[in-house]
Amino acid sequence: MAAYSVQVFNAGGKFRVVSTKPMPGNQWIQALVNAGCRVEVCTSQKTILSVEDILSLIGSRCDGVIGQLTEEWGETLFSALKKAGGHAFSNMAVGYNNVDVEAANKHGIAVGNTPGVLTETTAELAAALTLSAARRVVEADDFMRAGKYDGWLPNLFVGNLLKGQTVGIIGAGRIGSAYARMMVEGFKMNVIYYDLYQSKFLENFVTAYGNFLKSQGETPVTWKRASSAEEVLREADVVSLHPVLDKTTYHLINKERLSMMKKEAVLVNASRGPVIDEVALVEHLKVNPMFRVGLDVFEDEPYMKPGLGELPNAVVVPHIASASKWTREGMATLAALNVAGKLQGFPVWHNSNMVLPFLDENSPAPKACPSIVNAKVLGLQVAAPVSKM
Ligand SMILES: NC(=O)C1=CN([C@@H]2O[C@H](COP(=O)(O)OP(=O)(O)OC[C@H]3O[C@@H](n4cnc5c(N)ncnc54)[C@H](O)[C@@H]3O)[C@@H](O)[C@H]2O)C=CC1
Ligand SMILES: O=C(O)C(=O)CO
Repeated sequence: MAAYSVQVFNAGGKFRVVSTKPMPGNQWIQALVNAGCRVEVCTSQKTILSVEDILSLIGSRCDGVIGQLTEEWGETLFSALKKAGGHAFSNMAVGYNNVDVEAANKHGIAVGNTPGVLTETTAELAAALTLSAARRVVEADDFMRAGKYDGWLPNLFVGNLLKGQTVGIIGAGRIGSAYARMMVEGFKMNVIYYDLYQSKFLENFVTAYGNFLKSQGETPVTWKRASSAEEVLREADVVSLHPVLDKTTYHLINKERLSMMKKEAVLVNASRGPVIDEVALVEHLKVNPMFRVGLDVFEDEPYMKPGLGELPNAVVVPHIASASKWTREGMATLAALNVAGKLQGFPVWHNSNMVLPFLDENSPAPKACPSIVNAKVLGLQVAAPVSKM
């Protein structure tokens, strides 16, 4: 990107903050302007900016940057930002596997992310992918549009019933737990989950809902905490992946683990593509036509591994799980408030799972950074919870 194009807000602002992409809504821009920032938004048509592109945006003087999950934030960019006088960065995403946090620590750069605001939006898309795959919606849609429908048939696009079946979650954090609740409440599925940590909230919720169903004379739903990912894969009829992407989850779903799954199982991934060995997945889908997947993310995004796009038992969408208006505007606002808060010397918010106070346009945001992933290492102060008088 030679001469980069930018849109400037509050040109006279004392802090210079760059956003590598235009973002939804105006609340995020207003938050930065209110903090005294000159905001420069890159308007290049290039979808994914390179390190060189971003270096040219940072220039010789830059206090903070809002970046995207498609960008490689490591030693080169963090050293350049430090050299330009900056100390605040935020991903417009809750996942930050594209960020070398060690490099940020080395240069004293705060790394923000945007948890909480995208939990239900992402879980809902995972549920949509579950149903689309289980009931072969996309195949049937293609069939109709191709004019092939010439009347009802007993065996036309027969799929999987979800009610009473077992839904497996690998990574029962914010989004994984929200997805589990949706599948329990919506389809009365039984839950089996695997996570490094126990999800007492999820267990208690399913127990209580099961007791309610029992009181209504219905079959109660159940939960089970698995001791391994393999246990989930063997027992579940539907498996949805919601872990972070790190070295422990890279290719977590590989050829061996795919072979453990039921032949007619549904696998959903709305976490990160590299959690699945996609080459192994394509082979598995080819030899198991009753096995179905719903994918929002891909190992070599934006590309799919060869063959995946031609498979009728794969539903594929372009990383849209967090794409609701409220969520995307909220992600932009949280990212902006991370940067604005750091530049103003605000403490870090005490609970990054409770971000709603930052999103209310009708009241001033708390004087805190919503979520800084390396706050402890940088020795940043944490704001005490406001006592409810
Ligand atoms: N497709 C999309 O548009 C979106 C994707 N995501 C992805 O979803 C991920 C999860 O987001 P949240 O639920 O908010 O994060 P979270 O941190 O609340 O949950 C992640 C869970 O993964 C678990 N985990 C970590 N390593 C594991 C392992 N080896 N095996 C099993 N579980 C493991 C953690 O203990 C944690 O409970 C993000 O890191 C991001 O990569 C998030 C939002 C949107
Ligand atoms: O927040 C994330 O991690 C995303 O993938 C954005 O959709």
